[in-house]
Amino acid sequence: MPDTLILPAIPAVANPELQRALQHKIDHKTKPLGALGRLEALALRLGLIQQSLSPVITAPQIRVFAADHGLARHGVSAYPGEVTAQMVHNFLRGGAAINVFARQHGIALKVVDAGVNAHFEPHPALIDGKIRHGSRDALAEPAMSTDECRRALRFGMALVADMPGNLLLPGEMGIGNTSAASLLLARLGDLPLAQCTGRGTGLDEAGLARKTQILQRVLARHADASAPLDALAALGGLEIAMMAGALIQAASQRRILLLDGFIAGVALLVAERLAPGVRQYAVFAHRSAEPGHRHLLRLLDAAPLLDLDLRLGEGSGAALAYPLLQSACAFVNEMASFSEAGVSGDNHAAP
Ligand SMILES: Cc1cc2ncn([C@H]3O[C@H](COP(=O)(O)O)[C@@H](O)[C@H]3O)c2cc1C
Ligand SMILES: O=C(O)c1cccnc1
Repeated sequence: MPDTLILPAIPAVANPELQRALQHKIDHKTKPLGALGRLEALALRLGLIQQSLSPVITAPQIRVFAADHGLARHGVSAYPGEVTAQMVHNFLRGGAAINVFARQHGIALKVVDAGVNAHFEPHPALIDGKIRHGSRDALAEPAMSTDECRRALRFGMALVADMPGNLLLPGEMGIGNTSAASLLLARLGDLPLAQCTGRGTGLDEAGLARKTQILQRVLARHADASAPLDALAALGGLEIAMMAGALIQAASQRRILLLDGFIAGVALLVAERLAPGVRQYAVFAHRSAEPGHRHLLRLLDAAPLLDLDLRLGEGSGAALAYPLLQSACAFVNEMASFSEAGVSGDNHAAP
């Protein structure tokens, strides 16, 4: 019997009646109409995701998905593959950028070993989801078998199913994963590879040219991998597959997805292609300096909150944008309306 992947249903977000009521609530707050700008659109989206006039964030959760990439042996990154495992140790010791921002904002953080080339001792902040030691070399063969790919997706779903809180901030660590993300964007977005490929951790001009050449060969090698699951398996990223599973499950439970940069965005593209509707649950934290990200954002019709030239990953951009989500909820729930405060001028809003 073929092993089919069963995906949860994604509930609709659109609700014209609630949208009107939320807009009415926002418009009658004591401020000039529309004066909180895009924070108002953010509040509206959070309300629609939660199907509530009073959106709230509870127990936000960062999950950093880590895995190695067979492609890394071809020098597609400015850093060696060993850095993936070394950074996992760094996360567990609390010394990485994402640890710092998570502590700053009181966001829980766990690291998920989706397929790092190393063995880790048990640790309270480490979730063992290792599918295999690193993806295969996609230049030679599919990065994952379809079975491994489905297992990664399923593990990502199971991981989120009983997770506390209503906000997921997915992050990733995997030397070589901008390559996997570029390949997936080119294939699933039907975009020229050169537009989707960038310097990642900091390749120079010659390094970028070599990376683009190698990725072109990988795409040609897997020319027939066009269905989302086939493309994901062939072009890879165990951590991207697991993250896509996590996003699908989280959306099925009406959780808010706060997305970091290029890699997390590509995981969302994969998730949306596998389970249409997931994108409706996404808030885009920032515009990454990785050039493919702007094409991805256009494809997803997404306007990111911040534009800070970040190109880190780990979920760092999502953690930085988190206070804006708190503020969006706070103004909807706590600001006085014109009538409550006895301020005149409410006639500017629609009745
Ligand atoms: C020390 C260090 C910490 C990182 N944290 C995230 N990344 C980021 O860089 C990697 C992707 O870039 P590329 O495709 O060029 O390898 C991923 O691990 C990503 O999370 C890091 C990279 C390094 C070197
Ligand atoms: O935007 C990202 O997610 C990104 C960019 C460069 C390197 N790692 C991650």
